[in-house]
Amino acid sequence: SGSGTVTATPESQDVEYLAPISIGGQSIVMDFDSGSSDLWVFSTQLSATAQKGHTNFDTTKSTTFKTMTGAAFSISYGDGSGAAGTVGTDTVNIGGATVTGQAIEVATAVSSSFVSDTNSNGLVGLAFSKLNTVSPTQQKTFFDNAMATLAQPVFTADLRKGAVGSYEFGNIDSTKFNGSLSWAAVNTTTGFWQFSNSKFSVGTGATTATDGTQAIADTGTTLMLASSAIVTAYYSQVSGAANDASAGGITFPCTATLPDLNVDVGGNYMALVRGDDINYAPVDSTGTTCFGGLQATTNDPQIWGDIMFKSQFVAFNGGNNSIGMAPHQ
Ligand SMILES: O=C(CCCl)NNC1=[NH+]CCN1
Repeated sequence: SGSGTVTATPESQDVEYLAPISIGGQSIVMDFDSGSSDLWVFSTQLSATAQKGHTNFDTTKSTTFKTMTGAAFSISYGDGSGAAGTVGTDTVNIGGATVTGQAIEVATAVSSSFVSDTNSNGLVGLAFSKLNTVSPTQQKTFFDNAMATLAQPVFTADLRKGAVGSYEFGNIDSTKFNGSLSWAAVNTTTGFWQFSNSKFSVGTGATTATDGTQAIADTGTTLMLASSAIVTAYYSQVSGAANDASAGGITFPCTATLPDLNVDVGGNYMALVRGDDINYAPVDSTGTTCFGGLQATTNDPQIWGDIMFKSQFVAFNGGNNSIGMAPHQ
């Protein structure tokens, strides 16, 4: 109801951005993921090993939790991680925006990368409900459930490099971005916040057309995974850049000057991704070689993750299925 704002805190190296939610009165820090559509949480039903170091939702301690008899979930993500378990409903409050009867996916199994990431205790899926994995009856996302009672059917991501930002539901805070938002149509057929990317330019260079690729805005992915056309053109302007098998992608000398990348969003807005944000992190403690925040993917759509969000304030409009962007304030 109304609106809600929560602080988005980056994990080390900005691997993901975490924010607190309340489930049945239990406060739990979660990873907000605009690239998936399940709200699942670490629970006391996991093995003791899996629970170690995490905040584990305890359904027996919530007076409002209701089991969804016969329901189950099983999800796997683009990076190969995954979770599975049972389902119930409970009241979820995110910064004041509240949904009663929200499907809560109670993990009974999680992959190792989730176990070892003790800062995160589950995911809040914010893509379209058609991607939700609950069976036999697919469930709605928090945003889908909240929309009707939010002041506006929107949520925004204000993610910052190495600093706290925010997720906001029901309101667009115009003090957080420069100028006005540029809006692009979202292609909802895939269930992602997906839009067209028709051209790009590197630094002050010429604009190059892409062959009609698309991209998704995915807060749950750390890097910006773009087409090889974009990635090749970009790193051709970075001296010492090369594919580095031992690092698992393109690296460059940490002293390299990184140009800005301009990518078209929806055909009428060139989103600037700052070169500084494309310097993701050193590959080792010597600080000599740095790993690129822009990496290639053969996936279509492209997966534009947190590296893009660090340069662009993003608004997701579920009322008219559009995505708005502007440079951060
Ligand atoms: O799974 C994806 C990619 C969708 Cl194409 N993003 N969301 C996410 N959550 C955890 C790891 N990655």
